[in-house]
Amino acid sequence: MDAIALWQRYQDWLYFHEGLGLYVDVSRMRFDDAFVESLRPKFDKAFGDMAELEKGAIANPDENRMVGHYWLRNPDLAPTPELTQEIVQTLEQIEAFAEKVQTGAIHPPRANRFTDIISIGIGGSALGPEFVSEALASDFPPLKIHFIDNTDPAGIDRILNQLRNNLASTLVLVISKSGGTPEPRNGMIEVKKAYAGHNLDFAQYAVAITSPGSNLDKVAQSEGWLATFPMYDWVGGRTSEMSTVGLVPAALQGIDIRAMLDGAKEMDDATRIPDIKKNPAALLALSWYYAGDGKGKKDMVVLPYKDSLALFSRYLQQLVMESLGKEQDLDGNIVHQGIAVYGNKGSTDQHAYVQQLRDGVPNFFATLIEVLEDRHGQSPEIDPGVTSGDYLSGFLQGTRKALYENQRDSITITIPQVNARTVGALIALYDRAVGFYGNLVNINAYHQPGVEAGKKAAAAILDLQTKVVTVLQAEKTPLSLGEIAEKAGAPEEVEAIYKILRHLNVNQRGVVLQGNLGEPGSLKVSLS
Ligand SMILES: O=P(O)(O)OC[C@H]1O[C@](O)(CO)[C@@H](O)[C@@H]1O
Repeated sequence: MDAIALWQRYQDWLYFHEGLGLYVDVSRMRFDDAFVESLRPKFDKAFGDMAELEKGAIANPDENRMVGHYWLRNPDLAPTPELTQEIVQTLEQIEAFAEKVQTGAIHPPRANRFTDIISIGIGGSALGPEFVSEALASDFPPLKIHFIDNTDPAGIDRILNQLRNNLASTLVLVISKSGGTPEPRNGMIEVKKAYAGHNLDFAQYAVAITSPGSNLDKVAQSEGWLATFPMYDWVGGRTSEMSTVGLVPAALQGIDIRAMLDGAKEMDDATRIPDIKKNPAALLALSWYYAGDGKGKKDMVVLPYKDSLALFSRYLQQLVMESLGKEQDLDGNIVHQGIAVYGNKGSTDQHAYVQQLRDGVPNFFATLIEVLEDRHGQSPEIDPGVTSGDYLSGFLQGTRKALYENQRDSITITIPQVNARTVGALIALYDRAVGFYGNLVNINAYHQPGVEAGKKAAAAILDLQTKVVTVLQAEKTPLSLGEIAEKAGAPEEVEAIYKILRHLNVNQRGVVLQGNLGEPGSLKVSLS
């Protein structure tokens, strides 16, 4: 297609949301009208099913749950007046709490104000808060947030070290929908010990965000934590940014959560329109289907050209891959669905992997995210008449063009600036696009059965560790790995046992390894 024809295609397919000033450009996805027509029946079904979902249908059949993240930004949509009231009241509770913390009406025992937050959570209980903080928190927020989003001891130490002089004024948010995920539980226990080490009463600093009745909720109630906010079973972890999970940390950092909700609501309204061309989420889902043949054959590379949006690709990685990465479709057929997502930011990535995108394996499509406003205020000139922002803008256009010239497709999403409304809108746009795509390929986008396998396997390793240590405690002479495995009743688990023991050895846990470390089979093991 020549430049003039492309310009026409750009105008024919351009989506513009006037209220949000947001554009979606799918002109560089090379589908034709026949392809769009072929998907129309699937889209008609998706629009209908989405309307049912919003009315409270059990859209997550495996977990027998409603899927209600859309109600969070428009509580009147909730299927019962009780739910509407609960959403409204919770929002008011969040705002009142944040205000009291910021003004010092709620303050720690030994300081006038809370200055910092440690947010402990993982997956959907971390990625949204991290993305939103990076995108929207001011340079000098009322409370500065720090994240523990793993069970990595060194990572936990890093945060605790950075805050060692400020622990007495640091609020701790423990965020876990299930209230039973091991990583945040471990983080919570370690942080609690650190507070005890500083003679601080953890309960007076701790806030739980969890499902009522969860283990975490029980701990918070029994220990009398500062506050507890409810998480609902009809909100999935990866779509929870606009529930208490995302709103509590955002409000505490002074982020305008009402504007975030408004932006999302406006986008939800726009993505409810049952017309592919007039619906920006449908345009994304259509493009994804086209790119990967409805089978995820092409990866989604997400390149926001704005540093503050750098975590958007990580956020989308969970949203898209945990939602769409499924072994079975809704009829029980083995389908191995999904779309791989990766990315960081432009133009930084141009000096990392864009070389492969332009010239290498054509196994992806790109999503470029453009922010029209360079910065608040004027920019200095770098060259006569040219600013750094002009370079960034030029690099975006250049990458889009260079990709297209080499038959690499791209979508471009443009927002006027990064603010609470546009960030809310972006989140809502992708929530809906993932929902539509899941429907097009007939999978349940709202459960995550595969994650359980890894959790069970990890739990089995910890069980095995206990057995192995018990075996060694009962022995006086060093044993071979095979002997330990026999005595632990797990002869087939020698490799796992070796790795457990090597880990214990390096971490001064009393395990002595004798022999050649390069030949694990020759090792003799004892306790010191
Ligand atoms: O909030 P929770 O229950 O601790 O779960 C954290 C994350 O773990 C998962 O359940 C599985 O990875 C995600 O879906 C979820 O976001």
